[in-house]
Amino acid sequence: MADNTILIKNALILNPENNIEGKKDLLIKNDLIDEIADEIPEDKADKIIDATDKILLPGLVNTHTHLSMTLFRGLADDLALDEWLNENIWPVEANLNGYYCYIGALLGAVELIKSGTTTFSDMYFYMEDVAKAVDESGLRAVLSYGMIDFGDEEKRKAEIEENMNLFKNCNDTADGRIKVFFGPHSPYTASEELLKEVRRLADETGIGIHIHVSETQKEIDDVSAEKGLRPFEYLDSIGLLGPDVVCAHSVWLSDREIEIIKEKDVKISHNPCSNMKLASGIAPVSKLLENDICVAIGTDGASSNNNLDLIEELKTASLLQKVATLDPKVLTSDEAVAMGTINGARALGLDDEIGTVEVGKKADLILIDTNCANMVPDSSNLSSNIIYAANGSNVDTTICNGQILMENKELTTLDEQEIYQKAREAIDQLKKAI
Ligand SMILES: N[C@@H](CCSC[C@H]1O[C@@H](n2cnc3c(=O)[nH]cnc32)[C@H](O)[C@@H]1O)C(=O)O
Ligand SMILES: [Zn+2]
Repeated sequence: MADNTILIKNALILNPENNIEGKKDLLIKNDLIDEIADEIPEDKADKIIDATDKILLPGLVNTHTHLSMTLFRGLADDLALDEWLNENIWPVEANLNGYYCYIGALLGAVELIKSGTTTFSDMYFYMEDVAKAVDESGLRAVLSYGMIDFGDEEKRKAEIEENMNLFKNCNDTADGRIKVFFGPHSPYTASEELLKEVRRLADETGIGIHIHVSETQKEIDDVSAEKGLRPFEYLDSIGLLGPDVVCAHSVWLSDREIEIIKEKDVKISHNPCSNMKLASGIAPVSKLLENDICVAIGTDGASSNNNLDLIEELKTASLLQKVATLDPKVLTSDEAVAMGTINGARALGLDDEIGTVEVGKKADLILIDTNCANMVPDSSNLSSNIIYAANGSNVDTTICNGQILMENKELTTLDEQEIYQKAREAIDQLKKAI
């Protein structure tokens, strides 16, 4: 079969950690970045994209989502986690089915592509239906089934079986764009037995673990009362923690817990908008970064955010650290770009493949239009322009695995109007069922 080639001309490349100076041309061959040079001849490619007035950067990596929860956007605002989950979200989730999760995931995929995210890590229900949406959208994803047993042995077996089936049926599918992780929900919903079994299976299969940890003060109090240890101390004591574990939130951390995270090379997914909206607290991100801990970014679900705009999330992360520490020098725009790209790739164990603009890596790339009111005058500091001035709607082109998913703001793989219509119908039906 002939190679699929795309040539991007005249791009300013923003790379985390090693920025490439001046305008460049970049050649994509099939799923990979094949060449980056001052000038690449046009006859080398079937398709040319002119990136004049555009910044090229690695596709963004959202390390904590519940994609199908886009259906619940705006359903239960202005509540704390406990009341939000127990009294609002879990009752509607009881009526979910595979079709609803598929439609919610498609809606989320539209939003991700439009705002420049090419990889996301999701934990939810009906994940084989979510995998179908990922396959159709062209996105890259790490999928985990959210396991909750509350100590019930029957439920535990069924939940583990569900996640194992997801692994068997979906890992490495969609041209290798889908990977599967284990998704024990949290230390307060998953029993010690479940967590230990997850550790054993993760070692056996080599796949990672995605879990919510230390989100609220209530969680710290509840876990401490039951286990006599704080959440990260408890998870460490049962052997769960390691470099393959991605912990969402991680807001309330003692110094000892920060040491444990560092020693065990645990990855943190910081979710500032969700933490602010549910009034959970402020994660000590600048302290974690000072300790060389890998902190990535996540939006959480669209019901506690309420969008999936990762550029907005990175700006929020940066501003929140500045105001929390009263130090404007913390979490710089360069550090924020790294959080949204290479740190996300590291967290998901994909840093050999994605997270930077580099020859040999997957062609997961986005173009951001600077010919817009909020981007002029062009700052010579590209990361400042992206993190502090831009938002997701400045994203013009999204490419994943060498496939164009959006060009000039037009989607190529998904029919957005049809998806909006189906999502509206789905939520109307779900609300009637409550
Ligand atoms: N198999 C489980 C489902 C777990 S999916 C993951 C769960 O995480 C929930 N969730 C979403 N955001 C958060 C959060 O910020 N903290 C804790 N849970 C959340 C989400 O609504 C969903 O119920 C069951 O039988 O209930
Ligand atoms: Zn979550």
